[in-house]
Amino acid sequence: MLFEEESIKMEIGFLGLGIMGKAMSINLLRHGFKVTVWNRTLSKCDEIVALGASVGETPAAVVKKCKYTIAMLSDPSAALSVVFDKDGVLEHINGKGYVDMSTVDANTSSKISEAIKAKGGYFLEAPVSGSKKPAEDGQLVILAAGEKALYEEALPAFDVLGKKSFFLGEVGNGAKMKLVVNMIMGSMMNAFSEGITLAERSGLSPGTLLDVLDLAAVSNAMFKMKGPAMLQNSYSPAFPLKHQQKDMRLALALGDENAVSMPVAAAANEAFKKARSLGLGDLDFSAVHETSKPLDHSS
Ligand SMILES: NC(=O)C1=CN([C@@H]2O[C@H](COP(=O)(O)OP(=O)(O)OC[C@H]3O[C@@H](n4cnc5c(N)ncnc54)[C@H](OP(=O)(O)O)[C@@H]3O)[C@@H](O)[C@H]2O)C=CC1
Ligand SMILES: O=CC(=O)O
Repeated sequence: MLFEEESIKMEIGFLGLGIMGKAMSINLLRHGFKVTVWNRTLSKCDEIVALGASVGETPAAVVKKCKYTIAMLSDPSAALSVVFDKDGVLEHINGKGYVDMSTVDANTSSKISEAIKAKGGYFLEAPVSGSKKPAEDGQLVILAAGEKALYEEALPAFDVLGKKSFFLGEVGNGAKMKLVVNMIMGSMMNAFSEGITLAERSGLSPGTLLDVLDLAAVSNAMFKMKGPAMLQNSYSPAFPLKHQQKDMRLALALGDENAVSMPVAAAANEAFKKARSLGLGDLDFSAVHETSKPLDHSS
């Protein structure tokens, strides 16, 4: 067994302490896991070390120390770099488990899986649905695929990180499921933004619109959570817009591969690209709302 029965004895490596990785690693520590962290900007480890984590100088050092390492990195290029570069995951992966929870495309995940297996390691992709708050509260939805035995052994950690885990079969299926979900989410966010602007410009109260939506068939947690801040033009990042645009791009590529026509997602992607060009990429993805507003020519 790669993992031991008692979480208190499990030594987990964690690579990537951004918005999600920070919340997830803190959650694991709170639940009695021993955690060794690494982040490209090493100073970001300090806060987690103050809570009881150890630090590894490189991804390789973390994997060498831990039977089981989780990664939560920004995009395909980051996920590949941490595995394949010098001092990367591959150097000590023989006999170890690697769980990549970043949102990437199936091709990236497969490349990582093949390299890890070739070195005698075990691989699971496990992207998550749910943002900063669900990560803090251990309420993520985990979309795992790959090595089934590793999935089963990782369940004590997944039980802490999420409210539900799915095992979806072969590597790539977790990535694809995550991209489909985020393609829908990004398209919905654009429809929501346009609706708020349309209500405002046509003389309706946007606050009343939120109340009506909340009671209507289209009611959902995202509108409820993001709507009030959007009315205040407040976009403190929970899910950075640049990552949502990456997910739209990867979902559209999946559509290309499968000859699926996706005009709604393509239009949503254009709006996220526009928002990035306006310098909004590091704000929450709800900042795409700014692109639906008419230009102000008064000054
Ligand atoms: N935020 C959210 O609501 C959700 C995000 N996700 C997905 O989770 C992943 C992480 O998201 P989030 O935490 O929000 O992102 P952040 O931008 O907050 O963090 C990104 C992390 O990736 C690291 N990183 C970036 N490039 C590299 C590189 N080349 N080499 C090594 N490390 C790198 C960053 O390190 P450094 O600190 O040095 O920059 C940082 O630790 C993404 O794939 C995202 O799509 C999934 C569900 C929800
Ligand atoms: O990937 C983002 C999310 O909220 O899920």
